[in-house]
Amino acid sequence: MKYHRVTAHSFWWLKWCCSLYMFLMVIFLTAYVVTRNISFAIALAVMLLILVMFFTVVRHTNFYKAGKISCLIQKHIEENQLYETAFRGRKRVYTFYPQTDWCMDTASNTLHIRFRLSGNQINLRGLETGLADRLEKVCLNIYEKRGYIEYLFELEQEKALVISSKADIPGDSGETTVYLSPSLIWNYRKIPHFLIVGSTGSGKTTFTRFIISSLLKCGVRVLYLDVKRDVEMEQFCHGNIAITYAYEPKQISEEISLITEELQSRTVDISNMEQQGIDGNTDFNFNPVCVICDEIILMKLVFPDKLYKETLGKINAIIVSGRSKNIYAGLISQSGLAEYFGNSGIRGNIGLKVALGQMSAGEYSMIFGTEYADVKNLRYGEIGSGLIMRTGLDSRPREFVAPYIKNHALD
Ligand SMILES: Nc1ncnc2c1ncn2[C@@H]1O[C@H](COP(=O)(O)OP(=O)(O)OP(=O)(O)O)[C@@H](O)[C@H]1O
Repeated sequence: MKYHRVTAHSFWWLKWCCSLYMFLMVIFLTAYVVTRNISFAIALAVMLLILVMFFTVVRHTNFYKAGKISCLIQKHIEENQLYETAFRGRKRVYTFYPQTDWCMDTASNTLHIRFRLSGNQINLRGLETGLADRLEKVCLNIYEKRGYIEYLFELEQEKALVISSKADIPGDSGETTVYLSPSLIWNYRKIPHFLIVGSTGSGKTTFTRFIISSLLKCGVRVLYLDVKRDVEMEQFCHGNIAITYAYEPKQISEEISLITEELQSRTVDISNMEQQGIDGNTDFNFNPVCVICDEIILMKLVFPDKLYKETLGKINAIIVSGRSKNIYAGLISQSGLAEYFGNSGIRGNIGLKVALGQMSAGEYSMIFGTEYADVKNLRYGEIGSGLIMRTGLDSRPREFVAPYIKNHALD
């Protein structure tokens, strides 16, 4: 990868050329206004045409893109005063300017920006949010090595998968992978359980239907607990024999009890197999099951208190100990689930976290952790867009756009 250096004086020649060009245009304009000589007007028109043609052609070249990135980084350094200056006589000179390099890696779709840590007063850590806003790119990772701090950004915004029919859902039977976007996969065995949060209309239900369809393709049996009884979801679930749909408290309680019994019996099976000398880390090949609970907080209002606590306890048991028994849980909610998570370690056990739409700092910190309170969805306004984080795979929340599901594609 070839790194480009950003210096305090990068592009001085470009600034001079632009100023000169503008100056000439003003001269021609003034000359035309004063003399009314048509040749000045023609010269002005030609200059304008050249300018437009230049930008139309150059805008799409790598030269322009590279220049823009350098300019933006340079601007960021200047506006945040990440340098030191001193006066030599009447002239102000830079006594420190951070050694800054960047490069694009098209293969991994990343932009790397690195600063040399020089040990002076200027703090070059914690620049990710400011740089992300300026570059309009999501920060994927930050790491320090050999005296440098390097920020990794997503180079190009990813296009969403388009699903026109069930056949378009990527993946095969027996796989444990759900293809969330062209570059994002979710292995539910390695990164167990999921959480989808988003305000009303952000695309939770549509995205959940895609996840369910993908899980079914992998051969996972689904239990959908829907306290609010979404008519569309009910129809979708009834159209498939591998999905059990429950909405009444009694029915939800019975179904979840069956799953926890299954969890217990698989626990016994594992311990029996281990006693027979089979390695505890072996994949025991239990049939995969996923319990998806829509609006878990709503249960508190709808269920009698005792039943609510029991159901909650059972879902928590799946989250904490379901992975090795091939039993998974999915939670969908409109809020960051502050009340549900409380001080428990439940959130830490959920592998895939998705926040659709734009959320508040408090909600982001509840979903992803307090250190990510200030993340933003830069694609806000785009249907199904949000942020995603896969435990153990992503070092911080990253941009995400859910597959675009055409009308009746998953029916
Ligand atoms: N991924 C998507 N592909 C295509 N259309 C979508 C997608 N996500 C959302 N939509 C559109 O936005 C509408 C609202 O989405 P959806 O019902 O999934 O939101 P929601 O967050 O579940 O809302 P609520 O909480 O009110 O149920 C859908 O009817 C659909 O038209």
